[in-house]
Amino acid sequence: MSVPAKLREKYEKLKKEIEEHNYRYYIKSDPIISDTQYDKIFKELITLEENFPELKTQDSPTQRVGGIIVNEFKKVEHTLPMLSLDNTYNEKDIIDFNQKIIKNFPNVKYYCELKIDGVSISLKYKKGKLIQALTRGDGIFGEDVTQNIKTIRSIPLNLNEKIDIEVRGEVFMPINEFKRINEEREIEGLNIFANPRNSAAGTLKLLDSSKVSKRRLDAFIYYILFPNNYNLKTQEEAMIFLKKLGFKINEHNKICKNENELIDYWIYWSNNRKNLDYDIDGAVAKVNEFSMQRELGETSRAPRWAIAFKFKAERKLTQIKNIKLQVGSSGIITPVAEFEAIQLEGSTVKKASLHNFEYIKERDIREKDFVYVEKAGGIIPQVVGVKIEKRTGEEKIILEPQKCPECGGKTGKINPSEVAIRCLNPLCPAKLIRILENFVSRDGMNIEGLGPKLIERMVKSKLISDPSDLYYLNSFKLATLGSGIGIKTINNLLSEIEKSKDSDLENLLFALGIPLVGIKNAKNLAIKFKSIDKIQTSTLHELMEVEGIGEDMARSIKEFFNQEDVKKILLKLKNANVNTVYKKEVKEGKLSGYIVSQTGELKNMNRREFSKYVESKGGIFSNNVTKKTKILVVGENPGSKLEKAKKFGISIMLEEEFFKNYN
Ligand SMILES: NC(=O)c1ccc[n+]([C@@H]2O[C@H](COP(=O)([O-])OP(=O)(O)OC[C@H]3O[C@@H](n4cnc5c(N)ncnc54)[C@H](O)[C@@H]3O)[C@@H](O)[C@H]2O)c1
Ligand SMILES: [Zn+2]
Repeated sequence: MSVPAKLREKYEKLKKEIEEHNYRYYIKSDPIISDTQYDKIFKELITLEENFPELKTQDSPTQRVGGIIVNEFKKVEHTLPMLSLDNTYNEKDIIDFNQKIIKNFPNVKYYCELKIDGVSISLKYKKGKLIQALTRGDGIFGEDVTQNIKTIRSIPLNLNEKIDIEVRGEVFMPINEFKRINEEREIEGLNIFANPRNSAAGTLKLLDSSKVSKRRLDAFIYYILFPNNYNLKTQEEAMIFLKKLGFKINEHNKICKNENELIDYWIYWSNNRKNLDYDIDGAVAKVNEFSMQRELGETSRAPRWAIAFKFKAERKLTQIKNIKLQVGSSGIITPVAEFEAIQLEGSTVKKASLHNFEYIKERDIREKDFVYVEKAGGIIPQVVGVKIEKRTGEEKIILEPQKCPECGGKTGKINPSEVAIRCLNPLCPAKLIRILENFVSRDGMNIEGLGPKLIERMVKSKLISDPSDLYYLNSFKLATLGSGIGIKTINNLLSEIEKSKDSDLENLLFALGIPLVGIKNAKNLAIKFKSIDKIQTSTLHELMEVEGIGEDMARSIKEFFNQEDVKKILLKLKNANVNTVYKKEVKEGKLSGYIVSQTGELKNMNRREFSKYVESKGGIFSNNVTKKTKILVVGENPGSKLEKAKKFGISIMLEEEFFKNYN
């Protein structure tokens, strides 16, 4: 039977479409459709080829692993091909997979793992030393990214035994780091990463390893080549072996004995993924016995002994009511889609950032369009596609604004590499309004009664041209604001402003809106330097000694205080008697200058109480274990912080011991 011309056409179109998405995904790390959508059209291609085998060509995306090699790195052939995984989104396929296997292996057990949403990597060790790290590339050849991989702290450079071994695993970006980098990129006017996987991939492909080391990548190992050489019979044994060698193995791996257990594992993690600090996009079931794996073999694309059960991202259709252009404190104009409220993975969602005008253009998102919304990485609402069929012709294309929507000033880019469009008017009131909103916020100077409306009026009537002007207001000036603002309001406001002069140093630091510095780091800065003057004159090195502050943030702080405008504002604040020193009495105690962290449950107190206790002894409590941590206190069921502390050589104490020493 010959294939109808129409189908052939459809087949070619699908192939081309998938190749285009592969390119965007693997080379640019910037996909324009969601994984679920991609998997759907990929499945369509597979089904077409199954029904019409004569269509299938050697160059079909179904015939190879998806990745593409980039030329910037040395190309190296893999010892064994690095394959992908077959995937499914439904229970029926899980059952089918199991049924096929138990036909030949009625006693099969599965080793179930989380499907970490990152980038796979192959690591070669000689005599226990890491000598090579390759990406998957096209599956046959990988890119040599050894230098970049060496910056990842959880990948051992030296194993606990001096053996030759090759392992594979997943490099990923923790969710917090993903958020941090995207915030930074927004500020810098760069394109944001769609999800943690793209940001991990984009990071690994940076040509400058020092840049890679500034982004905290992490890695789990889940595969060993030639397990026979080490007398390993099962995947489970292999993971125990790799852990002993010093590799980071995921703690949620589990043996499942039948399809019900497989489904339970899948459902459990579908509901609980939000509690992990890394993103997973499914679970993977692997036949546990290596002998069975060998008999089952693999196709050119994926092993037959494993399958990925992916999670369905919840997706809702809604209509964009309007696309609002928001002007941020650095002048960046961000299009934001406002739509009919929808419920998405447990919360109400009414808007989603469309990031920048290139983003809108590439995806052809228009005002009044019906769009699909998902949460990227399970957290950030994202418009993932347009339902074109629902277009009526009334939709409006949103173009890059030539004028600032707030002040009418000229717009443009401050450097050609950025995608962001900014309002270039230095006196744009919108920028000032954002800055002031932050200045008076709760974590900032906490000036009650100064809401967005009033701020806007003050800015537009030119009563205020920088935050310090707030402290030079008086009732005469405020009275010029005109109707609706009575004497009582004015007096209340002035007394609130007066009160705010006594705010703590950390709140002032936060209020100033130093890029990248949140309230927690503002507090750490305040404790360490004790005054604005000291912070202003500190070196990069001194700044980096502060808990939670890395090089990027340190640079951002230095740049901020070097600005003439900022110097002027600080002077005005001081002249108005605004407090600029750390007043909270620093308790001198046995823990003075120590950073203390905690893992597991303590018998005597909860985390909050413990943090108070540490502070009462002059110490600093931190949720995370870093190289700067002095003591880790261990309670019941300690978590991964313990391993970390051991690695950094931090002093580890049981609860009793700690309280005895630091009572
Ligand atoms: N949105 C897009 O435009 C677009 C384009 C191309 C590909 N994609 C996505 O990428 C997928 C294809 O990529 P892929 O070939 O890497 O397949 P995949 O991500 O679906 O599955 C295979 C990969 O899973 C990873 N993995 C994570 N944890 C693992 C574990 N415990 N054990 C084994 N492997 C584990 C490995 O890197 C492995 O290569 C598609 O299914 C699609 O979802 C999306
Ligand atoms: Zn403007």
